[in-house]
Amino acid sequence: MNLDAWKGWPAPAKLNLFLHITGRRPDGYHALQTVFQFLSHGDVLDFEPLPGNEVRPAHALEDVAPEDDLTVRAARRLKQATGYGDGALIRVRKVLPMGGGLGGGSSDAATTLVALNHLWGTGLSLEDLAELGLTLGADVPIFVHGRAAWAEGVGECFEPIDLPESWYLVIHPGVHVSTGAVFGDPGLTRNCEPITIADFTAGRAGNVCEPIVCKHYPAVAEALVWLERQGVQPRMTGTGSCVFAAFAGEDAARDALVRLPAAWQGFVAQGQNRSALQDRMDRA
Ligand SMILES: C[C@@](CO)(OP(=O)(O)O)[C@H](O)COP(=O)(O)OP(=O)(O)OC[C@H]1O[C@@H](n2ccc(N)nc2=O)[C@H](O)[C@@H]1O
Ligand SMILES: Nc1ncnc2c1ncn2[C@@H]1O[C@H](COP(=O)(O)OP(=O)(O)O)[C@@H](O)[C@H]1O
Repeated sequence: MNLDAWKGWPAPAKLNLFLHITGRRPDGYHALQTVFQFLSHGDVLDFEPLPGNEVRPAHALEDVAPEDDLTVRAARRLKQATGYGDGALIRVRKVLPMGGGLGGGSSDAATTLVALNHLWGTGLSLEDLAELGLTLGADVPIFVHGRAAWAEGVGECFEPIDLPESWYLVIHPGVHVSTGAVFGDPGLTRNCEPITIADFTAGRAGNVCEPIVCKHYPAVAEALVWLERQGVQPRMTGTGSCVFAAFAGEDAARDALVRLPAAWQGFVAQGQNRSALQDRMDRA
């Protein structure tokens, strides 16, 4: 068996370039309109075959019990769905902040589904994997398909979209935001008029979670103000806490990163309409 094929599977971050809430489903989940783009920056996963039914992480993630790790849950879900008899050891080389709105957990889960389906030869289609993934998190199907997308519903209805592959500076302002708490906030705007792709392209779109998160986490508001002072249009991704802005090019984004206040972490990455996971599958 060629074990190199089991190593180095990318799990890229995503940005929500805007996020509107257009209503609420009977089960309380919010109906969204959003645009997802991938970044050239993310976690990397290595797998090893294990005999028998054993699926386990190589090491525990901070504050995540091994049983709750989305990679372990994804691998078990794939075994259940296909009846595959063996197991896997999963090592997540974690780069993305957790609870930062960059979708790291969902991306790790999607990469586990796509990689193990290939390595185990379980033969599910991308549609099958996306359906399995949706039971783990709303964003997992987008990561499985790996195309920048206009998305509606809770993220399960989406279509590919071609976006400028801008260079972004992404700032993590050092706080963790609970997605559930943001969606539960009474002040959240939940009745946005549905918009079109043309509205988004013309800049008539924002992130309705921003004012809620800024109210509870002043560091997020400060990071947005700091970005604005660099002469760029700032935005929060998902339910936060990370904020980002597109710069004129890689050099301009890196110059701004050098000026970043020491209290915050940041990185520069390029927006991608096709995720690194798709490129890896092409090479596999
Ligand atoms: C809003 C997005 C945009 O990418 O934000 P981020 O989590 O990436 O910031 C995601 O779709 C997040 O999806 P997902 O990752 O599945 O959310 P979870 O953490 O499972 O949601 C936690 C809780 O938030 C609420 N929730 C979540 C998504 C949604 N469309 N409506 C909701 O009301 C539900 O109460 C849910 O139990
Ligand atoms: N492999 C994983 N990577 C990241 N988070 C995970 C993982 N498994 C479970 N989680 C849980 O999912 C939560 C959301 O993580 P993440 O997807 O990184 O953030 P967000 O949804 O804000 O983009 C984490 O706070 C953590 O408790």
